[in-house]
Amino acid sequence: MGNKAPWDKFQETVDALAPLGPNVFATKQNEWPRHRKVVSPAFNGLLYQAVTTETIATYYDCLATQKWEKEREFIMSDVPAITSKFALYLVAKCGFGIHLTWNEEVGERVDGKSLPECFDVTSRSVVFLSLLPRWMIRSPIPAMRRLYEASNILEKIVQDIIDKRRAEGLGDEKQAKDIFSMLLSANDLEKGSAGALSDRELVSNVFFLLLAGHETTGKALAATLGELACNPHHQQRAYEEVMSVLPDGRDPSYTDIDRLPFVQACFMEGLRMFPSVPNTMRGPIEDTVLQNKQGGITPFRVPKGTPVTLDFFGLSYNERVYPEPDTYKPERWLDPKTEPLSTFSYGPRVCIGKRFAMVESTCLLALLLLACIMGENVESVVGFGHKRFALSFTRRNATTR
Ligand code: HEM
Repeated sequence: MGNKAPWDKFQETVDALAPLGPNVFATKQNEWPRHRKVVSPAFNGLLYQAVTTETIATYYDCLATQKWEKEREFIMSDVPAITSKFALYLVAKCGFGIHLTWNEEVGERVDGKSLPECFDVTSRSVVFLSLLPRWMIRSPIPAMRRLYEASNILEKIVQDIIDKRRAEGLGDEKQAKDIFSMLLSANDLEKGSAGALSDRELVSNVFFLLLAGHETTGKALAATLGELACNPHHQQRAYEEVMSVLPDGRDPSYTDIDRLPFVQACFMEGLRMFPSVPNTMRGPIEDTVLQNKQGGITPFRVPKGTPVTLDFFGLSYNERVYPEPDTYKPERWLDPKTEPLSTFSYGPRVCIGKRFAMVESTCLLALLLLACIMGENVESVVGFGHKRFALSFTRRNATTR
């Protein structure tokens, strides 16, 4: 875009993602800086170290619970369901400091419901919570009832955490490892000023982080695993990179993550081909003119307030931006001339969880590549979104290492 006119979100989009009121995503330009200022400090090195540790812990918990740890071969029959649950657990742990066990049967229950169920039901239906009238959500229709109960339990849990942390004193923010604690500490520094967020706004931000960090990462991880299974030569290259960084087969540490550029590239290419967020919308706040950066195309006038869709899907498959867009080519991300990845969006409102997602995904891919060879399953179709597909995993042994 060739001009500097500010662009803003539309009230309708903002309202659809704010069942509990404004948050860092669901705010227009005038309100947004207050939220971003309080949320930003939480996304720091301490958090990313915790993301690495918790990814490893969740990986082993998942393998043990699914009884995959000792199998020479196993089939993951619904890859998107597993990666979605994985991403949910990571946000619950690193976002809220809530520890969930992969085996939901033995985990904590509130009013008969497991916490993962409450997280899952609420995050999938947040738009209904925002747009439907309260009486309809309270109605006895089973799906509505489930949503009403799950969201109430979550809201209560989040408020309890706020109260408990306040009662204990907020503690040393350098020790805090989950987003929520860091967010509370950052907000405390704003106390008494117009920048401080109310409890309601804090809860709304935490709800949104849960939503934003869950399905997005889960979908992109599933797509990446599917593509690696279908492209054994890329899988082998990624495996060799992991072995060069972790020759003794130890678990990765946070400092290893940036030593795995090809594994990162595998994830970015999965995300390019299967964008978790297909598009977003903005409108210019004054009459503006769009022109090609190189100036080749006739400038295009956009009157103030016109809805303009940023089509991440279209951009990802535009061969002028990414040559051979239908081919899975992770190596394109190692070339500094490649246009930046658009699917985390751009500019000041770029995804704040980008590094969170990259660290989690790179760490999980490294663990899987070290342990197994991934293969297509007979009925495997790499699908977008929630489409179910299966993959086979064969443990590496002395000859395949
Ligand atoms: C592969 C994973 C992810 C993708 C593809 C993704 C994509 C995006 C996109 C496209 C936006 C901009 C949306 C818009 O402005 O309309 C966004 C914003 C945002 N994302 Fe992510 N996201 C991912 C993971 C995460 C994670 C893990 C978190 C938090 C733990 C997160 C938190 C946020 C927040 C808070 C915003 C709003 C930022 C602002 O407006 O200031 N995202 N994300």
